[in-house]
Amino acid sequence: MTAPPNAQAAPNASAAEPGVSGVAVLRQLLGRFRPYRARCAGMFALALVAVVLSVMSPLLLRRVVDEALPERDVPLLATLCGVMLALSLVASVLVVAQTALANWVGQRVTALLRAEIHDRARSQPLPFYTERGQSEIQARLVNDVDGVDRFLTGTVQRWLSTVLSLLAIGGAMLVVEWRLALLCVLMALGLGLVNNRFARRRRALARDRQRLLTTVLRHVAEDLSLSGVLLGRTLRRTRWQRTRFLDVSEEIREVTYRQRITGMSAQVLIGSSFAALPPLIFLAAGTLGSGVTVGSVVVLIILQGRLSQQIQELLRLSGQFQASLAMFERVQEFLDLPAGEVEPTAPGARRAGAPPAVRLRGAAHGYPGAGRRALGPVDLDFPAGSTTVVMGRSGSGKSTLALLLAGLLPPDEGSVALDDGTDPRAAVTLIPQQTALLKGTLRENLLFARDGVPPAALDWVLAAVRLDTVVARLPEGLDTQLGAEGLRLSGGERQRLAVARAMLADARVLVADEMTSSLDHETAEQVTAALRAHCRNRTLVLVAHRLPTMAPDDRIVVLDEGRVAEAGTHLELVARGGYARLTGSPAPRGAEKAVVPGGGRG
Ligand SMILES: Nc1ncnc2c1ncn2[C@@H]1O[C@H](COP(=O)(O)OP(=O)(O)OP(=O)(O)O)[C@@H](O)[C@H]1O
Repeated sequence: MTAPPNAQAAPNASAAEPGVSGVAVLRQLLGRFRPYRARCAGMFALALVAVVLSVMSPLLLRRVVDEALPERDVPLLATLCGVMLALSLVASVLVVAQTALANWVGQRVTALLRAEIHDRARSQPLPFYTERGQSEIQARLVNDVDGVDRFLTGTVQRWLSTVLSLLAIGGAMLVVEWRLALLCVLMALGLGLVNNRFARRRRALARDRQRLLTTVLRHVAEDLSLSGVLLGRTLRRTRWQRTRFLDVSEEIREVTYRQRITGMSAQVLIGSSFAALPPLIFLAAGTLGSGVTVGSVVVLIILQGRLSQQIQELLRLSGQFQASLAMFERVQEFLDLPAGEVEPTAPGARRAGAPPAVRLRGAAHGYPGAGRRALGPVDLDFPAGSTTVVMGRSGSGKSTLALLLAGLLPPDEGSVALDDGTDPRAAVTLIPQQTALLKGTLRENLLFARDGVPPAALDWVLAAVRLDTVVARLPEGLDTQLGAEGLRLSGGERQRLAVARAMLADARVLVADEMTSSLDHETAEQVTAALRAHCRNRTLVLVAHRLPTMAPDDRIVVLDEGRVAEAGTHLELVARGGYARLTGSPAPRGAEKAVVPGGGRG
């Protein structure tokens, strides 16, 4: 089977030890329990009492076998049996209480962890999302946190009970017959060391498995989305999509198989070693001389059986523990990301007030790993209340400029500032090239713009972008569900929805990046005119490939390979001559009269 490039991610790539050690990861995890110290202590106490009670029964059994039964002492027998029953009942109640407490604490720690990862993932600079991709973030936030949750609420609790049980059983065995107990404990220690080797291997395999599951998520998101299905079918590459999915699926099968076999080998090795203990106990009891009663032998066999069970449980848990640790390492990697502020805290700054001018001084931006800078350095002025059309060939840096203007990308050097000192992120709304829509109704998508939109404003905006006729046709009007990513709407309708939503956001500066690329000429002109009317007292920047109908005062910036090739008002540029060659735009009447110096630096 041909392995497509994406499926060839080396299976051992992440088998290498990650940067953070297991102990450090565990310490960070345990640190999260600090606020719940008292409840954790309560959980520990409950577990301890439950374990002590559970080993008392076999000790009572020795008296049943050695005294009550041979001497036919019915009152003693009834008392011992009654106490044994009561002990097991109380131990069960304590286990339930302990589980409730563990989940109470564990769920709080997990919820906090989930919120922190969400905050970190949300506040990263834009290149983070290009590099990581949606599925990677999804896998960390959902699958890995879920793994940590299972660890916190299940594995830790069972591990605690098991370790305490081992200590209690060991103690009880020492009370019954110390020499035989020592034999069992030494054997348990040896087997623990063997298990450690298996556990390390299982942790590496668990890490590999998580990485592969993330890849599967990515493939599913790419290939089984509407755009992925269209891409695969139209280019007749569905078999390729299937192949790369199966390749990763095979890798998962292999890694899971190895993970389970490693775990099972350790369990079988230890299980069979313990099977050898009863004959050894009988032999020792027969050869150690006096002091070993039949009751002691029976109790030792029972305790040894329990010891074996607990050690095997510990083994199973150590496998889960290693898998959880691998997940926590992945979660920690996200928690270690620098925290950033994505939204200024003054929401009022977005609306009201005079339109600001936007100034770029020596502003430049290069994407990580790209050869040349996508933009700049450039000096540009967008005067208060002006309309500027940004043009240029594909790849000339228009979208990069739009992102800088909206404060969504920081300039690597130079500055992007509003003349009134407002943070661009508080005053600028961007209509990006790709329209993002929520799974919900048309109304919900529009009102996402801001809280408290008056119904009249909603109606005005819908009519302005010619969406009113679309709404009238929809079965449930504004309350029609748009489906995932709003795919029930046409591309042009989605674009108009994005424009309407940005208008409702009521920002003082609006930057529209090719907002009419999917619209016919007439509708595009109507939508642009509506946006201009809306922006009469705002600063507007239109990124466009086609020159819209221009007003004499409209400004134009022509970009070429990230530099400003031309800048000025429409009339100035037409008068200078070179601009018509770049845009194919005819000179409007009277152009030759207006010549004003432009403001660009290439
Ligand atoms: N996330 C990114 N990582 C690396 N390079 C990028 C990234 N985004 C854009 N670029 C590169 O930066 C340059 C400018 O891209 P930009 O999207 O700003 O151009 P544009 O003028 O808007 O193009 P178009 O008209 O095709 O939308 C291009 O060479 C592009 O390949």
